[in-house]
Amino acid sequence: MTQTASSPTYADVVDLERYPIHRLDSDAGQRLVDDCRAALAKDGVCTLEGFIRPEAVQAMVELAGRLGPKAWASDQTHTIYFEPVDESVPAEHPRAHQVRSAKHGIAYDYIPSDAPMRRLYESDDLTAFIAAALGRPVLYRSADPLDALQVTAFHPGEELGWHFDNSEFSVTVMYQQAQEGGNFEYAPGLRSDSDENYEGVQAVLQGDRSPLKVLPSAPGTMAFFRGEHALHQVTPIQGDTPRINSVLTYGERPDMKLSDLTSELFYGRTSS
Ligand SMILES: O=C(O)CCC(=O)C(=O)O
Ligand SMILES: [Fe+2]
Repeated sequence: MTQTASSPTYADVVDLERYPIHRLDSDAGQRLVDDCRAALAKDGVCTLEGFIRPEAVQAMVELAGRLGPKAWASDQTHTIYFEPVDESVPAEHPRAHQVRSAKHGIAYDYIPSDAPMRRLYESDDLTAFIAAALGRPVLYRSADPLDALQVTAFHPGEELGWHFDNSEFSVTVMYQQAQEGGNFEYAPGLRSDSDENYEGVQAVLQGDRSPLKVLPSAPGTMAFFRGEHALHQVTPIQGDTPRINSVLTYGERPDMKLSDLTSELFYGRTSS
């Protein structure tokens, strides 16, 4: 199919009336980018509700169900920094704190090339929109054959423990929420490049909920999120319905890939 300004290859995937990512130069396109940048600057997060059309959301939920048997179940204990426990600090220090993360990951190479989210992820319009929203002159899709775009299913009892992301920001798309639990909770700007704020981090780890927000995540919502500075978690899933979403991976370099170790951990194999 040829991509033209009037009929992008993802026209059935995104609500383009509300979110004209195919016309970023238009007034409406500029407003969209400006709103996103303002939200990111203020809250460290920009959520676009109804970004993905309901039919496309439904197709992705069905796809996740079909690919369920191929999902890799990971269940690990790690620190909130994804670094080894610091043996030199007291047990209650954030650098010694351990959490659990458990999820089912469906790798990019299992997602058919005509799947709605794959068509959207692989469009240069989406990459350009995300770069603009983040104020980057250029951004690249990940080169990782397994991790660039995956679908994650969080089954009952699964969760993501408190952590700071290694990457500066994340882009997620929600397809299905759990009946209960599975909330994305975050503490925006809890640390900065110049201040680790161990005291504030320790307080959250010990139950202080005062800096916390909950990300709105109705099905179809796309979220951009500065996870490097915001401590965040996905609370344990309750009820029978899995929480299903995608993380879209981008980088400042065109050759971004997972390490073999991380790839084994999240997908049970490496791509090379
Ligand atoms: O599943 C989510 O909503 C967030 C995922 C996340 O925090 C991560 O992949 O680092
Ligand atoms: Fe994260």
